[in-house]
Amino acid sequence: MSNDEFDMSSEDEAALVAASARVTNAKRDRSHEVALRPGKRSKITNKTNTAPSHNTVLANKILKEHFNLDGFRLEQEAAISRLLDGNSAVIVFPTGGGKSLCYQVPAVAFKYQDQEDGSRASGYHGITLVISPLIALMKDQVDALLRNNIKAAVLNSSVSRDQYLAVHDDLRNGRLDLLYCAPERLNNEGFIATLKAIPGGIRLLAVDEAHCISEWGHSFRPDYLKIARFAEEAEVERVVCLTATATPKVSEDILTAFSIPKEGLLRTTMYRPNLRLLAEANPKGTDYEAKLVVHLKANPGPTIVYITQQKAAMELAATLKSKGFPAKPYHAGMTPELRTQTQDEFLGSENMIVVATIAFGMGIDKPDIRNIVHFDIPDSIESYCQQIGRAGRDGKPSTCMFYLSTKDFHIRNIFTYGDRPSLHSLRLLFKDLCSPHRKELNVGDTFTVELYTQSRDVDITPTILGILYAQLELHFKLFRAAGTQYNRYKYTVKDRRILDNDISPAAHAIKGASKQLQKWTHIALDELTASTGIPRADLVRTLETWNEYDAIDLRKESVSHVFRLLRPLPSSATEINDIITHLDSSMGATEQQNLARTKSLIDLITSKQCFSRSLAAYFGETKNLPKACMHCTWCETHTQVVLPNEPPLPPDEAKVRNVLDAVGVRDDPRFLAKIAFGINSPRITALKIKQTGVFESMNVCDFEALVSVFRKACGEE
Ligand SMILES: Nc1ncnc2c1ncn2[C@@H]1O[C@H](COP(=O)(O)OP(=O)(O)OP(=O)(O)O)[C@@H](O)[C@H]1O
Repeated sequence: MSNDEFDMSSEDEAALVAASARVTNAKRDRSHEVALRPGKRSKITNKTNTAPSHNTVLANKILKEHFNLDGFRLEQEAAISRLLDGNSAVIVFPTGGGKSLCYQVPAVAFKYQDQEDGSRASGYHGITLVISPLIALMKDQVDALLRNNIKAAVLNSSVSRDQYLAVHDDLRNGRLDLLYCAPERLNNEGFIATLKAIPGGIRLLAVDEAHCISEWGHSFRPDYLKIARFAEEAEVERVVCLTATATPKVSEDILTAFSIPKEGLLRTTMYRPNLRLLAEANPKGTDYEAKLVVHLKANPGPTIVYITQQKAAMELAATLKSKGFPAKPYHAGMTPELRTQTQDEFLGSENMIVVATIAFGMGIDKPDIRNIVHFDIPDSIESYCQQIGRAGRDGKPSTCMFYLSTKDFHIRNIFTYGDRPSLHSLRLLFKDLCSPHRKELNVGDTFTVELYTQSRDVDITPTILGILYAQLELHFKLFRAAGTQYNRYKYTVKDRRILDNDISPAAHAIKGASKQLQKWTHIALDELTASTGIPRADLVRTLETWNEYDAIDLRKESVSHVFRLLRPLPSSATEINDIITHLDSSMGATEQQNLARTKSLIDLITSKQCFSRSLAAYFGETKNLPKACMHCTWCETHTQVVLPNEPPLPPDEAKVRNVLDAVGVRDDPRFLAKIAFGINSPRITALKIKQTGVFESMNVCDFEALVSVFRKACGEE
């Protein structure tokens, strides 16, 4: 997992927050603050309508004057009026439906409302905070707002130290209308304190990709649950949750999480009359590349071919190129420059084909995409809908082709089964978490965990570790995420005089304890704090100041997550076992849910029904739909798409023996099954198992059957 996924700042964030506070306090005359500050802000309320028509007029004025647009689309106006009336809302519009304006217009409107009713002084209009998991898109949105002279900023891992300090200064001085950040940033105590201190408070909290809040959603992210807690704690005035795909269950979860009444749910139809939805199922061994070539020749125009694995994306793009198609790959493993270049090329092209993993498409606002092809099975109906939703935004006829093959289940299952940690791994995690040195901790103390190191030690991927920590925080209330920090600092001296002249205790300690290893001087900050009693923040600040004055070139390495203990860590075997059992069954339930999600998609495509109607029904839409769309495989042919009967093979005894001989360990049946099935993990890499030839040797078997066989081999049955 990249740092970006945790949205780590490029600095030790606690030190940055402290630095920004210093800058702000030095610059600001705060003497008028108390007199001007409005009364205590209301909690999330759902007030009754006061002056809707007036707010609608204001919204239309802002749309024209600040966004240069003539009129609202679909339910935009209703959503914006609702928010301007002081209510919260959940907005479910399809991709490209114009969700962003639903919070951007109110963000600008608040100060006009305040001026009209005279309730707030200048600088106390508060802010709209936008939480979005898509770091790359935040910058695009902010740039577009700035071009419209709307004061917006982003705080994420890509901003420089100077930009970071400037944004904090703007926040404290009420100079911003909108701030974008990722949900992970709400794990930072310093950042939360800054948000709570914004003059005028948070007028609107906009939660993008809000389906991530629901365990029933296809991409549940536990950090999203912390957003609702934050909304309460920071007393935000109102909330708007936005998503392109929410089943009735998911919408209900979002409404409940933010205490929004049912009438706050605004959704538009999922039905897209210009999309031709086709599907084909063929036996293993079918030459799908040949089929794709025929399909692409018959359906020209900008195309996205979705495929699951990066390597496969490269290979298929190369094949298509060799056959004369203007095809290029796109996946998360490519450099950011190459990705941007490919995306820009696609946006301006009339015939390009991008063979992409799911990394491509978020925020792509190209109206004339004529084809979407699914070369592999997407994980859910939601993902399928999001991806086909990128076609034909100009309303012109476009084609979506879904190639179905039982061989693709293996790739899908690698992801589903790979996400569940084994019981053995969970036990290792707890051994590490409750290790003797942490037993000394008191409630309120902090401790750090280096997730990447722990991931290797306990054989759980960093993403899944993040989910487990969030469960321990939210469900068991053991601790609370407090931020991130760097573990290793090193520097080279550029101007020794500044260091010599700094006689502060922190400078003295750093100079005395630094270890010179070749070019770099290394400092062990935590050890230095322990031995001198000088707070870590003081040491970091001193180093940062030297760096700012160009006295040193400072480098920071190895990120740790900081947690604040809310109750004593579990110590008895029973307590630990109870937690492990809970985590294991919850991860097991997630696994089953993910399997069921893929099955729902297959069932939908292989049933004797109109695809368009079935999709709409899945999202709870029953009214105002045509009886038959007449532009899907079922409506066009009335022939059922049938998945060939190709069940998994039973585990082969000789191959099982080979795995056992090659690996040697017998402590974790799930680990052995992963080897046989072909699911990579930190431990598989550490033990160099891929070099033994047994990795993926039983990829034609059912994963659960493999777990069962290896359980016996480990003496567990
Ligand atoms: N009322 C409007 N009039 C004209 N253009 C609009 C209007 N509302 C939105 N748009 C344009 O439609 C495009 C898509 O809008 P936006 O990015 O907000 O969609 P979205 O619902 O957030 O999509 P996604 O789910 O893909 O993120 C943008 O180019 C936006 O400027």
